[in-house]
Amino acid sequence: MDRPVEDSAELERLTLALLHCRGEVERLSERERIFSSLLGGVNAVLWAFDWEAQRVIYVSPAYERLFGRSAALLLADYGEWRNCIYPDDLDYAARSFAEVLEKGAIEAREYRIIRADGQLRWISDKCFISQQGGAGQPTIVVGIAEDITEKKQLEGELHCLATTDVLTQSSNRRHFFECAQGAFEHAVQFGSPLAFILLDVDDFKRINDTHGHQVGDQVLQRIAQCGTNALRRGDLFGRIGGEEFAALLPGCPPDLARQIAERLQREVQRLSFQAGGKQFSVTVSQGLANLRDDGNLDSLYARADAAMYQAKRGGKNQIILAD
Ligand SMILES: Nc1nc2c(ncn2[C@@H]2O[C@H](COP(=O)(O)OP(=O)(O)OP(=O)(O)O)[C@@H](O)[C@H]2O)c(=O)[nH]1
Repeated sequence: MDRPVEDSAELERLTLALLHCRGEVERLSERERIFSSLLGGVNAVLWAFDWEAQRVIYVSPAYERLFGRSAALLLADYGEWRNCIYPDDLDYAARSFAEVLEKGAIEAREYRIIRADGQLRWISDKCFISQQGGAGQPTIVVGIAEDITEKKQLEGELHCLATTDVLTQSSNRRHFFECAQGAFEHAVQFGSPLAFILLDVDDFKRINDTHGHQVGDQVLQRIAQCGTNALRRGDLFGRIGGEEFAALLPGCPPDLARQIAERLQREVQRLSFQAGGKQFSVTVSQGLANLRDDGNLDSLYARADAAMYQAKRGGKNQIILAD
């Protein structure tokens, strides 16, 4: 007898549940739309990675813009991400990514990628563990990758401005002595050879007075070029005063240091300049000091300086080996 009453109560309950579900679906769809439009507008790639499966499980729309590659391909194969990393940075990128497992978060991680169109871009890719694995749960790492190419370029330009002599493009005095200090400490610690060359242009005032300051500047530029040509990779060349240059040769035994100084001397002698219809050449005086029992860099520098002045007093255009 009671059956129709029970049926209608059940129907009412089901109808309410259905209405509730429909409301939930609409609410979630609305939220999905908001998230999608937010993620679409953000100029950073948000991503999620299943560590055990080694699979990218989510990547935001910015991926296709920043990396210039297909998100579908990346979701199908994590190798896509690795393939786009600049080969020199691949080891670092893989190592720093694996560190997230023990550290929980990697805040500073920067590497280069090659976009599908061949462009090289710098990426900052921070990541952290959002879900620890274990008990049947996968380890999920999430991250945010941003294009920092412009910032890197700016940093590079600032570094260049801070360390380079504007006229000659060689190291400036401050940068030269900063690097020289590091090389000195390394040589003392490991008992390795180190040579210091001080080079001063001969009669430079006369060159300026005769041919003008601009020609004098050209002379300095060409001499700096000789320095770069004569030295080995890893040697340091800098302009440490108006017409004074210095070279530091780490790991260079005395005989080789002498040969390099002679090469530099010849390169400068070979230079030829034209001014006011006349041709002229220049010479330099060099002081060469090899690391001995110098207690500090100043001592090595002072010995090279004394040798250079001896070269000047002895008639210029020569190399004097420090005592
Ligand atoms: N063109 C040019 N000249 C510079 C620059 N910096 C310094 N000088 C000039 O370099 C000259 C150095 O002259 P001195 O110190 O008398 O030396 P010097 O004439 O080379 O004589 P010695 O060292 O004895 O051979 C000065 O006239 C400075 O004005 C520069 O950046 N450009």
